[in-house]
Amino acid sequence: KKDDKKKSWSLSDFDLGRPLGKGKFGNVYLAREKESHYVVALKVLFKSQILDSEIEHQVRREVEIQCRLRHPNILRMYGYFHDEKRIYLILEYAKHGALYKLLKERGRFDEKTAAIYVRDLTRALVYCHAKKVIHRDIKPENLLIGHNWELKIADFGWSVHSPSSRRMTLCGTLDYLSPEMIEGKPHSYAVDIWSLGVLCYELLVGLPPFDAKDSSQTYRKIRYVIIKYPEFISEKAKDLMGKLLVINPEQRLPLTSVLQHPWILENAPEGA
Ligand SMILES: O=C(O)Cn1ncc2ncnc(NCCc3cnc(NC(=O)Nc4cccc(Cl)c4)s3)c21
Repeated sequence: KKDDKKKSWSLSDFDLGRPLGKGKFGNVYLAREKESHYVVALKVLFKSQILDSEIEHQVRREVEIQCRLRHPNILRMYGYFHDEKRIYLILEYAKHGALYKLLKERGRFDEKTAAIYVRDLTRALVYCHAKKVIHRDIKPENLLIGHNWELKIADFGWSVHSPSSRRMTLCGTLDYLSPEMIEGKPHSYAVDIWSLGVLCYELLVGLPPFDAKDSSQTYRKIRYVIIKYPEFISEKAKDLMGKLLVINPEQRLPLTSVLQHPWILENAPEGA
């Protein structure tokens, strides 16, 4: 509703429910807006932990980016507010939680399920890139599953406008970093195409392609694209991943071509 925009929210507008997840900067709670009974997820960030300008600036950029994005496969941010100690992000509630939890429960997904998630993620990234937004942090922890089991990209805390050479100050897992990001080179939209390839592999195998004992091994595997495909992976799936996990960013398969790839057409037919 239009008036949502003008209204400034406060914690007293919500009944707080159970914690949904625990994050580095704060926790996420189920919450219900008192008047409309609308259910949301409320991410609480502690100012004490994010006061250094770098992160506060990131939260501001995330809010401005997120409020411009409207897509079925992108988790909505309805707004935000703060009190003296915390910043609150008012988010769309994703009923089935984070994809990494489903992946851990199931071990790995069959090709049809994986292809549907890859297709949905690709559609969301086509939309983001058209809006000149690079997500830069695609990984199962940041992908949530809605009540119709649809995938939703979340946490634009690391997204930037392209092109950017912002370094990854607080990087989590290295597994999803592209070669150009690892080398601190200027990077573009193509980093999201690389991480789409990494995600596709992890959904099908249950482990990321460059998984290794320590980070130096992971670095080496990423830089020389050292990948082993288990024998249960179909030729078509291998063909798609081989076209995404390419060192040279310009040679990676464009996202629009991913949607036309035989593996997607065969396993994630339109509308499924
Ligand atoms: O994730 C779970 O497992 C819990 N869970 N389960 C269901 C569910 N439904 C909705 N949201 C959830 N979680 C919040 C997802 C986020 C979206 N946007 C974010 N943005 C952010 O964290 N920004 C941010 C933080 C710290 C610093 C900086 Cl710079 C930026 S987090 C849900």
